[in-house]
Amino acid sequence: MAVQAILTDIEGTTSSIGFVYDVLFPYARERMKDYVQQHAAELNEQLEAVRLEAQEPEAEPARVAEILVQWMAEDRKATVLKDVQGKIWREGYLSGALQGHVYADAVNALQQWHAMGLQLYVYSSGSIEAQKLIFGYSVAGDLTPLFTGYFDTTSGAKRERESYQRIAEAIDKPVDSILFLSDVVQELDAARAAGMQTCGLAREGGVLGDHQTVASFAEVKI
Ligand SMILES: CSCCC(=O)C(=O)COP(=O)(O)O
Ligand SMILES: [Mg+2]
Repeated sequence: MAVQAILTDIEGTTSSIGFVYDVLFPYARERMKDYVQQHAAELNEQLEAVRLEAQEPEAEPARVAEILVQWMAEDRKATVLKDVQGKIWREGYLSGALQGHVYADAVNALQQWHAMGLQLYVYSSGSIEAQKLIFGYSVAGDLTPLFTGYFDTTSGAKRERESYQRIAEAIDKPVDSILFLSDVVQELDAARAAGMQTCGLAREGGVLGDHQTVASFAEVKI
């Protein structure tokens, strides 16, 4: 089936793992305590979600922040953690302290595919707000006009087949006309199990399982 839509991961695929782990995560970690305490009222829903998940119903905002920092150390992909991280990053992008890293080959290919009439979507563990920020305030300028839609863990975990089935339904195109790009073999396996086409990104070389694998977006075959 000809490709009609492309669904891409961010970390390790359009953007470097280093930017996420060495820039974004420390930025959020260093500001978590102050941010949660200063915005406790507007974060009421998120605080409750953390208390519920951590089974600490009485946790004060400072303790909730500690829990979130602990979850960051464990690299948990909890939706509420990603939500709060995105809000902290917003301040950094707006102030100019952060600029989203996107590989030049990814920028070029995304622009070409968009010009060809393909629909482009993002699927990341980062919140939809965080996805719009990394592409909206990117080193290549505002790339958000290229994308038709965004999916995060509210569609399900990235290693589960059902998440890709839900996303295909939302995209409303035949599942086998959607090409999923990722640097994680378990994500590619799950997307393929749902019926999507797959292409692995191995920027340091190598092969991701039995998936077609490339080192840059310039090599992705549509
Ligand atoms: C939206 S940039 C931040 C990415 C992030 O928080 C993360 O956990 C990486 O997730 P991905 O699914 O893009 O590997
Ligand atoms: Mg990734």
